Amino acid sequence: MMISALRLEEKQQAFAELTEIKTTLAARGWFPATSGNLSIRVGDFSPEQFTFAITSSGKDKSVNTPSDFLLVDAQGKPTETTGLKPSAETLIHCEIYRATGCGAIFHVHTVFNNIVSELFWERQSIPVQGVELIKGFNIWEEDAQIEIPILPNYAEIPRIAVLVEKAIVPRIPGIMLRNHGIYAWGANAFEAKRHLEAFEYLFEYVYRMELLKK
Ligand SMILES: CSC[C@@H](O)[C@@H](O)C(=O)COP(=O)(O)O
Ligand SMILES: [Zn+2]
Repeated sequence: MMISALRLEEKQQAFAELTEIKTTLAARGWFPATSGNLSIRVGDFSPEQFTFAITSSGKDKSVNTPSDFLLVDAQGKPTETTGLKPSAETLIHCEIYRATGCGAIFHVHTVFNNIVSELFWERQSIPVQGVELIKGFNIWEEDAQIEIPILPNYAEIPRIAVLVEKAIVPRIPGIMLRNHGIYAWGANAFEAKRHLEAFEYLFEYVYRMELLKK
């Protein structure tokens, strides 16, 4: 979809939602040292053509400024000449949107998510069983068992992006990059935030449980 076809209100709505979630997550300390990025899709979707609003690269995400977000296309290229640089990890967002058709993607680096990704790297997934917060993913069966996929963390983002589609598993709205951070998504910002919070709760749970086993 061309930017001209996007309603200005949709863009403003996406930027406003991103500001709100950025402020909330920054207050939790989930964007240390400018890390993390957030995006929300705007307008129509087909796997070949879509547009999304994403955080500018390298910003202090605990501060709100007029240059915090920009619109990019399905190739991750800016759709307007604002001079702003999209997140260095925009291609990962592109691949998640393409593969899932979701409406929002939130990425954070935390000590808990980094440590559990390292602990379970050889297994290439983080197992969690029987924890109530699994219901945060809309998985309701008793004693549910899930595996959260882990991908390698290459320096070149395109090398990671090509692995994304195959790594995504049914029912799990997220992928972890090893010693880097979690990407969580949802149909909209509300759902993506719920999923992100469920992941982070479960990572802390797994971390603490592993310590108790020692
Ligand atoms: C400063 S460490 C974090 C970055 O390397 C990156 O992983 C990240 O999440 C933020 O990059 P950004 O380009 O601001 O979206
Ligand atoms: Zn990152």
